Amino acid sequence: MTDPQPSVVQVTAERTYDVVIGSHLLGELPRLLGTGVRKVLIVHTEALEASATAVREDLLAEGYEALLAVIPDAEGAKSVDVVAFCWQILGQSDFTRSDAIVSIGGGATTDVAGFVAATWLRGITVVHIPTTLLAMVDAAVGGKTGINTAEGKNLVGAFHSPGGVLCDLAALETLPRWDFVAGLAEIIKTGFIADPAILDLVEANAAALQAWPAADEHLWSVVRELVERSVAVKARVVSEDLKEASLREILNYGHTLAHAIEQVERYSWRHGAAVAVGMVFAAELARLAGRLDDEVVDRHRSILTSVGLPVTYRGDRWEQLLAVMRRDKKSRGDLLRFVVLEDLAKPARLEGPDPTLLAAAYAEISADAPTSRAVAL
Ligand SMILES: NC(=O)c1ccc[n+]([C@@H]2O[C@H](COP(=O)([O-])OP(=O)(O)OC[C@H]3O[C@@H](n4cnc5c(N)ncnc54)[C@H](O)[C@@H]3O)[C@@H](O)[C@H]2O)c1
Ligand SMILES: O=C(O)C(=O)C[C@@H](O)[C@H](O)[C@H](O)COP(=O)(O)O
Ligand SMILES: [Zn+2]
Repeated sequence: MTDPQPSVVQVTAERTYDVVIGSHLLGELPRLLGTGVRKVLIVHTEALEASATAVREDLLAEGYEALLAVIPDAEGAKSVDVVAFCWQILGQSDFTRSDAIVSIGGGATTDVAGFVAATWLRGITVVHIPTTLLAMVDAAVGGKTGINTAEGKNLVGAFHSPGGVLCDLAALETLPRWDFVAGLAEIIKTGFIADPAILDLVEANAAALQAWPAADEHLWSVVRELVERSVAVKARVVSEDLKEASLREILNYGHTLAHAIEQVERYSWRHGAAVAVGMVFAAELARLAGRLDDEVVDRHRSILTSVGLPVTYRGDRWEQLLAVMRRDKKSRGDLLRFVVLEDLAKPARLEGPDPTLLAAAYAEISADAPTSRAVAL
């Protein structure tokens, strides 16, 4: 990958911060940390040890005190025990309100590190360095932080905007193919809810995207454009509605069923794979409610399949999924609420759908045999 000039997307939510997109961006970190920071806790998983060590050395050279906190991989990190572990390090190292956290990793790492930052001394600075496609385009941007409980996904969390986000595309060179493909699900989501040019770009490059890592410069430029477009949408939405009073719910397209699948599968599915199935379910729901044309529903299946994402789920799990979906954060009392589409880039809400409609939509995505969580592997 060549090293073109970084681009910057600004978010204004609680404060104004930069999402910097480019490669080899470590030099930007002190600026994003802001003035007055002396100590930095770098939160990462074992898989990102080399990057975390490089960041630590850079920070030490800049005169910071820098410590490492190694947390479990993937969803295993999003627990209260891991949060308590980080709080203990911060406490024992005398972190004050002028100190900061840096997260390096995928969305699970940025979610938990963001939550630690939101809660330590009621809120300290956090800068995210996302290293998966999904975290670059979604998780690290927008200030939604959270952990899981035994009862469900992301049930505990806080809105806490970062001081900045460094999307270093070079990190994607080592990202396994399946994790890259999982990230495409949130990009495709963004295409459906707000920016259909994203769908055209994915469709035109589907085979090469599915065959990650990138074989040529052209694909890098496609990936960069997909990241820039997705971040621009997320920045616009969260700048208008940080705390999800209304507009921000559109970013939850496909997530009502997706989170239930993740929980039922005990988090053995990647989030992006579950979101892919959840979007087809939401599209079927809208079609059966007479609000979405067949053509757009078909496009969900064709684009997701073209990059190797799943579009079905096992038919024998409906009752279990329905029970979990009732705890979705968009629910109000007994009322289930879904983000649906009325057309491309025309999101709407479907509130309290009839149980027979829900079951009929589920029948449209049901498979007899258990769906593979990783169609693209
Ligand atoms: N807060 C938000 O707005 C938001 C948005 C979307 C998703 N999320 C959350 O993000 C999480 C999913 O994020 P994810 O898909 O990044 O998964 P993840 O964080 O579990 O990372 C996936 C895997 O990739 C590995 N990895 C990360 N970077 C790598 C690299 N550069 N090279 C090699 N391996 C690498 C990790 O070790 C892990 O095994 C879910 O918990 C989801 O709920 C949050
Ligand atoms: O940023 C948001 O808002 C989103 O909903 C983005 C989602 O992709 C993300 O998975 C988010 O964590 C889901 O939030 P939740 O409130 O449904 O837990
Ligand atoms: Zn998501």
